[in-house]
Amino acid sequence: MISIPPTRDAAEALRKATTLIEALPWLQEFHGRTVVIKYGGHAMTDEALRPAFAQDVAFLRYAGLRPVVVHGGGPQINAHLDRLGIESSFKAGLRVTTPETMDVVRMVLVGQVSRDVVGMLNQHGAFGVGMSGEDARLFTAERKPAIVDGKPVDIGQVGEIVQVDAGAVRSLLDDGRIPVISSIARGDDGEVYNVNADTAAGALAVALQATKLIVLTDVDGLYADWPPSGDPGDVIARLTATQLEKMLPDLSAGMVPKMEACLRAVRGGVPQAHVLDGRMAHSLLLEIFTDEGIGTMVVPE
Ligand SMILES: Nc1ncnc2c1ncn2[C@@H]1O[C@H](COP(=O)(O)OP(=O)(O)O)[C@@H](O)[C@H]1O
Ligand SMILES: CC(=O)N[C@@H](CCC(=O)OP(=O)(O)O)C(=O)O
Repeated sequence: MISIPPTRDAAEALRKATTLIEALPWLQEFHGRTVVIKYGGHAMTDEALRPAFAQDVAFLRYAGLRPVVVHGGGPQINAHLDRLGIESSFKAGLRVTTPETMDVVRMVLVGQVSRDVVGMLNQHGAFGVGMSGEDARLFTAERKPAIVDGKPVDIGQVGEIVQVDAGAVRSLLDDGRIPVISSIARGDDGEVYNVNADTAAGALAVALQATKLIVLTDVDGLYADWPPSGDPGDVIARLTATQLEKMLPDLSAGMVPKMEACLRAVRGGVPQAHVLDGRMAHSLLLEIFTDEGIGTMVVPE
């Protein structure tokens, strides 16, 4: 039998207690606060990391925060379209959405990805409730063209959120649930719209007046230049809304909706918006409950 010297035991115990105590001011600050978490389709592709995400969100709930998950699913939609032999393309980071594609987008997001996320969360308690943006008129959208070389280009049933009715989400939160939102919307014209999940998360964070918007993706934050010229490259730790607004026209595809969502959130009254690496286990907990910030943080001014 291996016996560990008591001094080492004590040092290890103290290290663990220090980590817990470091969380105390953050637990006090964020108790009862709403946090909107965008769980990106790329962040969820690694099977090993999915339980860590569910643990983090359940932890937030048990710690007295009010987490809301807005999920993506771009890679999962691509896989299904491939299986069906339907071609798909993107313009300015948005999927060109024909009526046929729309059916697949809705089926994969609401019928598959949402179910998976809810199932994962519910391993930790009866918390997760899936909601499409169509339910209880959560998201109302209008048709949105992509802007390519400064000109509007029609990309089909892609929507821009023009109204958020977050009443049903608030009711779920008041009931102690964790709402899991799919980024599908209805228009007043009766049309169903495909909304980018980052955009949906930003709009919901504003409507709920969340304390934080956290976007989990597959890169460790916003790089000052992309692709990074040096190794490991230069991740921007903190920037203001004005600085971000200046950078937006030069950003490349994947980051555009994310950074636009962060800008919309902080300009709409959300004090902090973050882009974090979803490939790093427990990045969510580290961001919220430890002193060293990770990823990129956007603040109002
Ligand atoms: N300036 C930048 N900093 C970091 N990533 C960038 C930047 N510009 C473009 N990207 C790309 O954006 C990707 C994230 O967007 P996306 O693939 O849409 O992810 P998600 O599925 O999480 O929404 C990164 O993996 C990276 O390839
Ligand atoms: C209009 C538009 O592009 N909608 C996205 C919705 C899913 C999404 O945003 O998923 P990620 O967050 O994983 O990229 C799409 O069809 O892929």
